[in-house]
Parts: sequence; C-alpha cells; structure tokens
Amino acid sequence: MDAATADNGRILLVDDEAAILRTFRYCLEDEGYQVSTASSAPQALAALQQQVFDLCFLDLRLGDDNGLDVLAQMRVQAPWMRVVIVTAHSAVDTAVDAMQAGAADYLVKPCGPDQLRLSAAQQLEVRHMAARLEALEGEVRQARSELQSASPAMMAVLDTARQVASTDANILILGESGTGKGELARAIHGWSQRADKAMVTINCPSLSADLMESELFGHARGAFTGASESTLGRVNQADGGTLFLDEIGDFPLALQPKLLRFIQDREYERVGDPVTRQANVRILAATNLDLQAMVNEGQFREDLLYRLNVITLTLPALRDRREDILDLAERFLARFVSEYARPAKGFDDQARAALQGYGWPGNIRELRNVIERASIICQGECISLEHLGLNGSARDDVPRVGADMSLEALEKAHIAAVLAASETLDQAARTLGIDASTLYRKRKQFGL
Ligand SMILES: Nc1ncnc2c1ncn2[C@@H]1O[C@H](COP(=O)(O)OP(=O)(O)OP(=O)(O)O)[C@@H](O)[C@H]1O
Repeated sequence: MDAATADNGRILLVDDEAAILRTFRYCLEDEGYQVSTASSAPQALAALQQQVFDLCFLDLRLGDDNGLDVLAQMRVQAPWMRVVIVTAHSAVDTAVDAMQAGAADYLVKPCGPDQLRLSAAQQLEVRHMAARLEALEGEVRQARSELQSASPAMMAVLDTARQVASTDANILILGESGTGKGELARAIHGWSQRADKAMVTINCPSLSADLMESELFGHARGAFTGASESTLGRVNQADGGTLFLDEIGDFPLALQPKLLRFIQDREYERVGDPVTRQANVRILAATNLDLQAMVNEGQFREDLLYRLNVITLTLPALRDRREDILDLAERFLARFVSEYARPAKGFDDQARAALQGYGWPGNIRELRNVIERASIICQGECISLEHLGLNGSARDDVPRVGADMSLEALEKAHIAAVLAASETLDQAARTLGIDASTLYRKRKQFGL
C-alpha cells in the first residue's frame, strides 16, 4: 500500500449514503489517494473552494438537490477536475445527460472495488497527462518568449540549437560572459526528448578536483574524512536527462580523464566504491574561454574537447545583435516594474538611443542589471538617460594615463576595454600585440 499523498491524486467523494462514502473511501485510500468526502451539494461545493481536487465521484441523487446543477457548478469552479457520475441502474439516462454536460464517465451501482479502482486510475492518468501538457506548453511559451530574436546571427544559432536539441549529441555553447549560455542550455534541454527528466547544472569553477569528483559521481560512506553518508552524485540525478557543465574551462585537469571516460562509455564509479555504474546522460557544456588555446597550453585535454564539442553553438555578443536590445530592454522593464511595483512604463528617445548605442561589454546580464536599477530609481512613467547611468559606468571603466592607479589596474582596464571592442579573441590579442595564450593567461589572472 502506498502512503496517501496529494501527488498520487486528490479525490472528492459526494454521496448522501454514509455507508457508500465509507467503503469508497477505504478502497481509494488503500490505493494511496488522498480522499475527502461530502454528503450534500453545499458541502461538496464548499470543499471545492477550500482544496484542489483532481477527481470527483458524484452521486446525482443528493436529497433535494439536482445533481446536474451541482455538476454544472463544479465545471465552473474546477474545470480541470474529472467527474465520474455514480448512478443507480434505473437512472442511467440521467448519467448520459451528465456526460453531455461535461462528466468524464459513469459507474453503475452497485459497483465493486475493482471497478472503482480502475475508474480512478484511468481518470487520474488523464488528469495527470493534461497537467503535464499544460506545464510543457507553459515551458515552450516561456522558452520561445525568452529567446525570441530579430537578429540574423542569433536566429541562426537558435535554428541550429532547435535542430540538434532532439539528438543526443553533446553540445558546447560558446560566447562572452552574459550572452545567455545558461539560458540557451535550459532551452535546449526543454526542446529535447529528455525534457521531462532532470537538467542538472554544475558550476565548474566552484569546486576543487576532489570535491568535483564526489559531487559528480557520488561517494560511498567512509570514502574520506567527513563522508558520513553515501551520496548518489549529480550524474545519477541526471540519469535520463541532461548534465550542464557551466564554465567547463575551469573543470579540474586532474579529473578530466574520468569525465572523458564517463562521456565515452557512460560508466563511472563512486568515490570509495569499486562498483561500476551506468548513467544515460546528455552533456551540455559552456564556456567563455578559448578551449583550443587552453589545449595548446596543456590546461585542457584535447580528447575531452573533441567529445564535448560534437556541436558548437556560439552566441553573439549583444553589440552584434543590436536589433534585440530595445526588445530585451522592454521585456526586462516589464518584468522589474511588476516585481518591484514601480511606475515606469517605457523609455524616452534619448534613453532608447543610449541603450541602442552602448557597447554592452557585459552583454545581456549588464543590460538586465541596468534596467533593473533604472526601474527601481525612476519615480515617473518614463525612464530617461540619467536613470540608466551608462555614461557614468563607462567613464569609471576608462583608464586614464597618468591617473592615480597602478600599472596592473591600468593593464586590466585596457585589456577589458579591448576585449569588449573586439569581435574575436584573436583580434583582441592582435590589437594588444600579444599572442592568444598570453591573452588567455591575462584574462584568467584578472578574472576577465
Ligand atoms: N534571451 C534572454 N532573454 C532574457 N534574459 C536573458 C536572455 N539571455 C540571457 N538572459 C539573462 O541574462 C543573464 C545572463 O545569462 P546567462 O547566465 O545565461 O549568461 P552566460 O552566458 O551563461 O553568462 P556566464 O558566462 O557569465 O555564465 C541571466 O540573468 C539571464 O537570465
């Protein structure tokens, strides 16, 4: 017998015969459903106002009340709820009327426990499928609206992403920081056949090699000091679904062979446990680093790179998809004014021109932050230039020769500005007069 939980199904029994309510209740509770009862029409309708039900067994003969009227009110109050009419043999005609009025099915009394159980299981399956469909439609709407774009460069990336989403190919998502790599990974998972399974994200820079191994693959109890309980690991959680390795460039070099083996053979061992386990996981990875340069430097394994980048998607920087800036700004504004209950409704002409013309080195993340701040400080309906603070932040970032700053701070600011203005890392390296691997090292050193 399962424990009764709302997840299994919430059922309302409506009958004016106490004995029937009792027997039905026992039978359905034994199946693990959560059951409530009502012995009159007003009680039934009151129950619907207090709780959400997935299914109702409704006897149409309820004292003086007309069961068909009750059904009509139920359809208005809880249109998602499946209603099964329970009727005497002599009143089957009314049950047919009830089905025309929206009931899902009917049972003829006396009905045995098997019939009741079967009916409940069938109706709840339909209800759960409808709920799942609703959730999926919501996700699809969400993914569409979040990632819609009018920029040819971005549309091309989205087209490829949709096409490859349904395959099991590993995908490497490249792009500057803040371009929406995490957002795209979530959308790909949502478009894939694994959408109803988990997407598990690991943020690689946050973990050392040892911690990463046990986080990824799990560990046995006592495997190391402090391992007081066994854990299953993220790979296990992602079984059947997607594992998203964010900032893969920071994945510990020492652990890369184990990740490679897992990707190749889908096999792994927990730390401190020799049993070989399997998990069917699709890998998405993202980085803003130049992995090929890292391979050349001996910082990243080439064989792992080739496993990860079966498909590579490169997200354009925001300055290269200017068609989307105002649309994104308006969507962020709508979101934040509603979140913070602020009065702003739009942007004036100067603010629009500034948003459109700015370089956005921090990409969509920076745009989002600018709009969040503007929506909070703007007291009126129109956001203007002063609320955006774009000139101020740009001035602060510009290094001035001879200013009171260290050589290192000057170097960092100059590299950041050149990176923001360059199409590619190679171009930035050429402008700076250094080679790509030196640029890689400097970016790492300065956290750019
Ligand atoms: N198309 C979009 N629509 C709305 N918001 C977006 C979109 N793309 C990204 N964002 C938002 O911008 C911010 C940065 O996105 P995300 O974290 O996906 O970028 P990233 O490229 O993974 O950044 P990093 O490399 O720094 O991890 C997040 O707040 C995200 O919700």
